[in-house]
Amino acid sequence: MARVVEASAVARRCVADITAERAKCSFPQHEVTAVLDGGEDKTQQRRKIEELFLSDPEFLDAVRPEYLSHEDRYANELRKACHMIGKFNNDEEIQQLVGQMEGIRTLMGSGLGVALTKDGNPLALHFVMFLPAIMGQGTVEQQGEWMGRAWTGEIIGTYAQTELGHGTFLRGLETTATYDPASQEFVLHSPTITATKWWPGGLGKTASHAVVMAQLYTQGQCHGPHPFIVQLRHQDTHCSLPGESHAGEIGPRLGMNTNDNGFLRFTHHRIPRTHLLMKHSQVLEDGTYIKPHNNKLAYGTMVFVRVAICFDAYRQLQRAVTIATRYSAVRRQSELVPGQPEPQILEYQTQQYKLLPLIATVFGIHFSARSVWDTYNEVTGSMQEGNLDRLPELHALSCGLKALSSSDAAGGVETCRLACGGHGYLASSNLPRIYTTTTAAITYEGENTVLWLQVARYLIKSYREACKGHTLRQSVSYLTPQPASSSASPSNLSNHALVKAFRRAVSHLVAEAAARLQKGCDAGMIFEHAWNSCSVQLARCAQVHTRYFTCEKFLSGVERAEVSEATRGVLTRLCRLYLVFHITNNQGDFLRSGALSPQDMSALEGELAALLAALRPDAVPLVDAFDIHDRILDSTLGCWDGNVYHRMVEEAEKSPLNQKDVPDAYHKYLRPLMKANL
Ligand SMILES: CCCCCCCCCCCCCCCCCCCCCC(=O)SCCNC(=O)CCNC(=O)[C@H](O)C(C)(C)COP(=O)(O)OP(=O)(O)OC[C@H]1O[C@@H](n2cnc3c(N)ncnc32)[C@H](O)[C@@H]1OP(=O)(O)O
Ligand SMILES: Cc1cc2nc3c(=O)[nH]c(=O)nc-3n(C[C@H](O)[C@H](O)[C@H](O)COP(=O)(O)OP(=O)(O)OC[C@H]3O[C@@H](n4cnc5c(N)ncnc54)[C@H](O)[C@@H]3O)c2cc1C
Repeated sequence: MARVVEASAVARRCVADITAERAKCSFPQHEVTAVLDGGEDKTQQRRKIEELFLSDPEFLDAVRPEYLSHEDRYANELRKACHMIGKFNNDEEIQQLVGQMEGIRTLMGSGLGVALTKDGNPLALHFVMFLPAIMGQGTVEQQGEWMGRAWTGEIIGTYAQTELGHGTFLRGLETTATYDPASQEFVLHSPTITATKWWPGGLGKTASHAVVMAQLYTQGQCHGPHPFIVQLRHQDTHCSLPGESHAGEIGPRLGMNTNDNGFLRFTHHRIPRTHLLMKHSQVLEDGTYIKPHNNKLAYGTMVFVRVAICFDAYRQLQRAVTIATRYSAVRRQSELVPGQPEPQILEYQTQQYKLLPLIATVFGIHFSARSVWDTYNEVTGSMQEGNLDRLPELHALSCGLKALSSSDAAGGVETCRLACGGHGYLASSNLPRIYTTTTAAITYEGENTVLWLQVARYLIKSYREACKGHTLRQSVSYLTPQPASSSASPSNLSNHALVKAFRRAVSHLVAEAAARLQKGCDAGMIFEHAWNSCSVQLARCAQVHTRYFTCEKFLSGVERAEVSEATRGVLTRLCRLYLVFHITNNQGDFLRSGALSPQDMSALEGELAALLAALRPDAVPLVDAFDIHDRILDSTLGCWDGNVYHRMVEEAEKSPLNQKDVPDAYHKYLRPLMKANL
């Protein structure tokens, strides 16, 4: 890690401030790093991989991407993404470190991979969706045909589902794939302008192939959206296939501008029958349709990606809160006590309130994403054996955690930007780019409100089952109708008691929403209208339920961690802060359900202040324990050595506008104006 510090009084002061923070550390940092990495051996492995990639000059950028044209930015990131694969394919040491096949995907999606390609990796969709779609939706023969070529990069794919007219409502897709038994081909067609595929990452110029979701028609009947493998570009020339399909890029976005998100239209484009991914449903040569065991199996790729997004949200928030916390230790502003030296802004309780809960959130997402990932593997494992029983639970869990982690992370990154004052608005802080990347996850892979409503659907269904006396799945087993009972006594505000209070609050909210829904139906509304009229409340149930889930996973994760008492101490304080922060921020849910009393709330608010003070000395040591390399942070404000101001000035000097004292634009535009009256 670069720890070179320019010797000036200001630099010395900044370094002294951040060094003093490190001296306050109350726990062995390597233990926290290992908890997050999944073991000390994994930490060593990650560092070695980072070293191998970061020491490679090919990954250096000649200039900041913001100064490049749209096309040059794309080319620069594509260059690095391809070099990453080339390096992986040709280096046995790297392959051993990251693992042969899955490794390249993990590498691309890791903190390192995301940092090396700065504003969106043009190959992301290939690894995150195209390959998983073939794995999850293709037969063994289809996997044999496509996977090898896709892993090595001989073909590059994307996942083309969303259209101009429909993203959320998958059943509303307009692209058709009509089976023609005479030629044993499917004919792909975009019947209207709104049927144009729109948004898929890498579709613009990078992908040679796509998994296209289209309405399957055979023997005159529509069977809903199904996945098809479609070649888009010529294998040798990369030219679009003339006449039948037309792809391009959709133009600049808020962020992720080097992902070449694209559009695609089909004009009676023919593909072989065997290009329908047929693991779950098949079309036979004569056009007979064989149904899947569950018609939502075609949505399986999205379930995987929703889980993957939770890990990405975790990493993005980690980066942002590291930047803002280190900066807050170096930045001095105003006076706490008149006449006394300006304090580090981290001394202000309000600043601690911005940052410390976000540090806790990193751990909250970490423990719950691990848990959902385990559930994903268990459920998909039992699905291989034909058992689909837990699919609805997995769907609800992955929707809930994707929505919660992406909104927590995007909101958290924005809080970090604000916590850095004006300087957080500078591109060189890296906070703007982290924000625009993170906020996209609120929309893609299922817009969050829509996902909350899917969770609510599961909750209400489960609650109704519970009312009939049926046993529920583990993640919702607490949803039994409960009589309003007396609140927990102030002496019982242990962590477990607070988690229990969450359970009671959610049960109460769900019971209320279910009753309101029923009332609407009883008053003569059709179910769907009654549902819509309660949907604000329903989304709220889903949010509080998912928060409860993260609290529970955080607490059990800390209790189970194999660490020293000092480390368990700091993690327990963080977990406590997470619980108290979310309860005090949502008091109404707990008060009206009787889960907690106004006196409890007062006690918890007092405790919140004490927790901020107790965690304040460990703020910088905790973000240091995230162990993020300076190159991965890529921030003038967050660098390890704290030498913020010199770095900012150095970066500003590099602006192309500063390469000439008087820019050409002055002579062209400003001078004629300024001299007009002379
Ligand atoms: C160790 C860690 C390792 C980790 C690995 C490492 C990997 C590397 C990591 C990489 C880092 C990442 C970085 C990212 C980079 C950028 C990527 C950008 C990608 C962006 C791609 C996209 O953006 S791509 C398009 C996504 N576009 C949607 O996301 C549409 C949403 N829209 C719907 O998804 C449906 O439209 C919607 C609403 C369900 C209604 O669907 P619908 O109308 O058909 O259904 P209904 O509402 O009628 O019914 C509902 C009934 O369906 C059941 N159900 C519904 N879905 C189900 C399902 N999936 N599975 C099972 N069951 C399901 C449900 O449980 C109900 O069941 P029930 O009836 O029993 O209650
Ligand atoms: C950066 C980025 C990358 C993407 N990459 C891909 C990709 O690789 N492949 C791909 O296929 N797609 C991709 N997408 C598309 C993405 O999946 C969709 O934009 C997303 O699913 C939301 O759908 P929509 O745009 O139709 O939003 P809309 O559904 O039109 O949402 C607009 C508003 O309507 C509300 N709304 C809609 N339906 C309901 C409902 N039933 N109940 C309540 N409220 C509702 C939403 O909450 C939202 O507030 C990408 C999008 C982005 C931004």
